[in-house]
Amino acid sequence: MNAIYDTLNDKQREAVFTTEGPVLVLAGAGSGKTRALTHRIAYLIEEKHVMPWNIMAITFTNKAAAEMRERVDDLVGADGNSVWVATFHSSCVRILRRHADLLGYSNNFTIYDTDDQKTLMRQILKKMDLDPKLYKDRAILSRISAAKNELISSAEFQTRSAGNFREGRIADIYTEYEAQLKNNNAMDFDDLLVRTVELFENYPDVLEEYQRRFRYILVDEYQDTNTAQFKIVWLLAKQHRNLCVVGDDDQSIYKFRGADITNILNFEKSFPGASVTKLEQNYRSTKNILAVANGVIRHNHGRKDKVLWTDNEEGDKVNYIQYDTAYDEAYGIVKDIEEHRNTFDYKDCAVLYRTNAQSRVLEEKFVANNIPYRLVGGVNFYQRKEIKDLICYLKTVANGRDDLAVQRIINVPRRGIGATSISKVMTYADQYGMSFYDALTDWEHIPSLGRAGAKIAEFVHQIQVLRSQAQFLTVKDLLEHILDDTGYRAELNAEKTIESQTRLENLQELINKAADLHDEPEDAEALDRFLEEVALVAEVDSLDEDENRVVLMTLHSAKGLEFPRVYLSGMEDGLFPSMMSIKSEDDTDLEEERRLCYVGITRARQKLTLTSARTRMINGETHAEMPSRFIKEIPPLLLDVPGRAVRKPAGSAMGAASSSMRPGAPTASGMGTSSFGGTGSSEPAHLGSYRPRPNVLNQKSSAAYMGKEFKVEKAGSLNYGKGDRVRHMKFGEGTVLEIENGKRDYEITVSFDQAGVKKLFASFAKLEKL
Ligand SMILES: Nc1ncnc2c1ncn2[C@@H]1O[C@H](COP(=O)(O)OP(=O)(O)OP(=O)(O)O)[C@@H](O)[C@H]1O
Ligand SMILES: [Mg+2]
Repeated sequence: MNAIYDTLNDKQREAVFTTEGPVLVLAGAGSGKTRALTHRIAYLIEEKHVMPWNIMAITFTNKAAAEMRERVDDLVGADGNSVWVATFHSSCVRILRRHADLLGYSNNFTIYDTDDQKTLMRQILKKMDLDPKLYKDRAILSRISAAKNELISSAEFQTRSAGNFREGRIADIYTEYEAQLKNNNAMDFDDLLVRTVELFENYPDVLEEYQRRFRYILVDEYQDTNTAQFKIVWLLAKQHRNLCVVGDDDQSIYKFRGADITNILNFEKSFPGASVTKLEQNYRSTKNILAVANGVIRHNHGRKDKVLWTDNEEGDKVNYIQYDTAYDEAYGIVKDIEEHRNTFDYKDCAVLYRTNAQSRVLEEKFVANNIPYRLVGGVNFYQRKEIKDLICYLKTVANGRDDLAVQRIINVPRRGIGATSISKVMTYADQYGMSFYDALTDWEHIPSLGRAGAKIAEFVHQIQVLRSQAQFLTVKDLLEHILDDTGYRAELNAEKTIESQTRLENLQELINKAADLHDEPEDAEALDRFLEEVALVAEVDSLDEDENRVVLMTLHSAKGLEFPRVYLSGMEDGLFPSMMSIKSEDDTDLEEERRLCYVGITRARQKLTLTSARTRMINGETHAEMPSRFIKEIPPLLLDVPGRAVRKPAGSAMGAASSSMRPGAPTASGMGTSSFGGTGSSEPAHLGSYRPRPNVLNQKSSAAYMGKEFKVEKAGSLNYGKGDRVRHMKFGEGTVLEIENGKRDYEITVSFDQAGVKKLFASFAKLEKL
């Protein structure tokens, strides 16, 4: 047998070699579950001679799918290619692209993202004349999503809501929303799962085809499957029952998206006779990191107790650093990364946080210090206005049935087709049950359009021309045509602002992406493929490991990944755990946050740093923040808290403080943690040395103490002005366009000869006057 299986422990081998019948691997973080899955695929192909196309492996993110495909390719070579490795959602897209016509869609249906959903919902609420204060688009969409994930149809929702006025209204909205999606030949993300279940349940022959094909099914991160996903697995596996699922009940963090932890806890009931394997050795983290993880998660009640140990070295203690402000915190992290550059590459480091909003301050510090980083999630590239506009043009050219897409671009760039004309067309479309685009082509029959009629005719003509061009153009060339022929590019060029420049760069990036398709000019399906890929770019997909950049992402996106050096930022009560979970009457909400904390801690391989701020701006207001209760749950001996040792009598205080820090660890004075000593606090920081310091923002500016480290030019000592030629270490020579006196520092806008226009903080840019 191939030696690759020697690198597995006995328990992992058991999970790999038990190929027939249902198998559950329930084990803690970093115990090699994912590794066992990839080796199982190799084993099936190499030792059991299973055909690769008879194997289906489901992962949680596209990123994880790509990683698994890579690992499988490494293990079994080219054969691995025909193994079906995908997320639930992309698997469903692939299946529905073949069969959606059976359900009354055309197979080139559109996939709506969150923004599309919101636009549609707002239209529906308006049309139904519902008070937007009482019926909020987001809240309603999340109710509908929850129902869909539990496979509750709008009809069933109607029945269940009988007698309750508000629920009845929501049921009506749900019904209308479904009707509109179908009219637009569109599915939202939840539909992808729901329609696949519908397909399998109503077309047994289709189900049978896939059951025959997927003789061996493997599912990673099974603890986060929801009802619809469970149903898909169950339907596909119920004949052959060769199903292997792996997961960790302590890492179930998607309850808010309908994940149902009972799917993994009841696996043996759903698939009687299942063999259950537990992995207990962690291969990922140091002893110290693992002890911290265990220290936190053991506070959850009613969990399946698991033993998790490691042979790895003890490692450094876990750091906990409390900063004055979120800016200080971000700067402290940036500086710590920079200080450890000789032992850790940028790409070894990840900064994790609870909410996307926290990324802004972090990003600011990364930019100011010229540290390459990659933001995963947040304002996704595809959420940008200009990108969405172009995607909507493509959708209109590909499939005029997507009303929202057509409405988005009909007056972009401005064509003199105003809101009134658009609403006349919408009314006409409604009246005759036609799509918005079809109504546009019928403009001559729409009453009182006036001069807008001719404009609409022009627009329709332009789309028709693009459609005929699309037949013999690559997607890249089609994009270029759209940009030029519609005047979109010219308008941005004429604007000559930084924003328009950025937009043009983003559009270039989209064109680059299209060029990556390498499609032939006459490839009729290339456009659909492109749109599909774009719709499925999950948040975590932008993570490209070859690039040497620090990764910034939410804790949720980090699931399943690992990094040598991890920072968990914003460890503050009310932020993490979230205020909602603290206030919730349901204890399990707080437990879900604790699992999220466990996920975060266990991403770290060698070094973990926990950070928090004493004050933080939330929704424009400065709030005093308490350290997270999760910090207090960690046995104090496991934590290294700079400044904690100032408990010692005066005189020995500083010596004691520094002795608790390892070489290279941030020093109190340089990191804005000086308040530990400065306020004479005698309590261990993690046990609540917290003291509100409302005026801390004014007391000292970050730049002041940053100066010690970076020897910044003091604000005010700029020796260059607007119009001067300057040189930057990285970007080369350029001309100063603008100097703004920002709150913390001067912000300098420079047009670099090579690198283009950049906005920089004066202290860090260190521009040299030429
Ligand atoms: N038997 C083994 N020998 C050596 N290294 C191993 C072994 N099993 C797993 N590893 C390594 O340990 C790390 C964690 O493995 P893996 O990602 O498969 O764990 P996991 O259980 O899936 O974790 P998570 O719960 O976070 O998804 C990886 O770097 C993997 O290569
Ligand atoms: Mg894993």
